[in-house]
Amino acid sequence: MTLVLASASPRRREILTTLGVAFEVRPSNADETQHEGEPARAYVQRVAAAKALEIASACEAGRWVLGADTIVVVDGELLGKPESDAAARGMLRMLAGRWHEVITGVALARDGAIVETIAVTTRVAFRPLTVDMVERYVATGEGRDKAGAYGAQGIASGFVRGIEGSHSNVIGLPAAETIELLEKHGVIAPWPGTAR
Ligand SMILES: Cc1cn([C@H]2C[C@H](O)[C@@H](COP(=O)(O)OP(=O)(O)OP(=O)(O)O)O2)c(=O)[nH]c1=O
Repeated sequence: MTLVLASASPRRREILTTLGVAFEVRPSNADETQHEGEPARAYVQRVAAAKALEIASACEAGRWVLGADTIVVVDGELLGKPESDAAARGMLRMLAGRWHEVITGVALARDGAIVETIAVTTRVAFRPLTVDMVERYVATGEGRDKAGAYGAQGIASGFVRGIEGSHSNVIGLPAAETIELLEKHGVIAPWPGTAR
């Protein structure tokens, strides 16, 4: 039975497709509200699990479902998708000229229950940004549907001076860790030659 990706994110679809994993898409409408004082890694795992569970609960028996959630963290603040251009400007000003963290939670569910959740952290360094650069970038609209108000795979790649950790994690799904999770639970066959 084909894996179900509980996500409307075109990036997650692209990453799984590139990895050669067969899947079908059933986006979830799970609530992404942050709880007061909730640590970032707990938050992304809770939301990823809510997305996977919502879809798994409506699936036929035995279907594997993958959910994910990505957040940007700077100064202890969790930056999700900006609600306005003003919010996007504020986020980009916070990220300019320094390092921040991008954390993605990934959850695997089956038969209405969570099987495992993981969280992967990547560090990203931005070059300094002038007011004009922020203004022009926000006007492109690229960051509107993205955590932290930027897309490291797009125009904002020109802001990224360094990345420590998984690159794919920044754009929505940590490739190696997701493959390991799927292999571990027998959702996909191990890559030929993988030592076990
Ligand atoms: C930081 C960053 C985030 N993103 C994206 C990845 C995620 O799609 C999005 C964060 O929002 P999410 O709520 O994690 O995901 P989503 O709403 O896009 O999709 P769904 O809930 O249906 O799975 O930000 C990039 O594409 N590039 C980046 O550089």
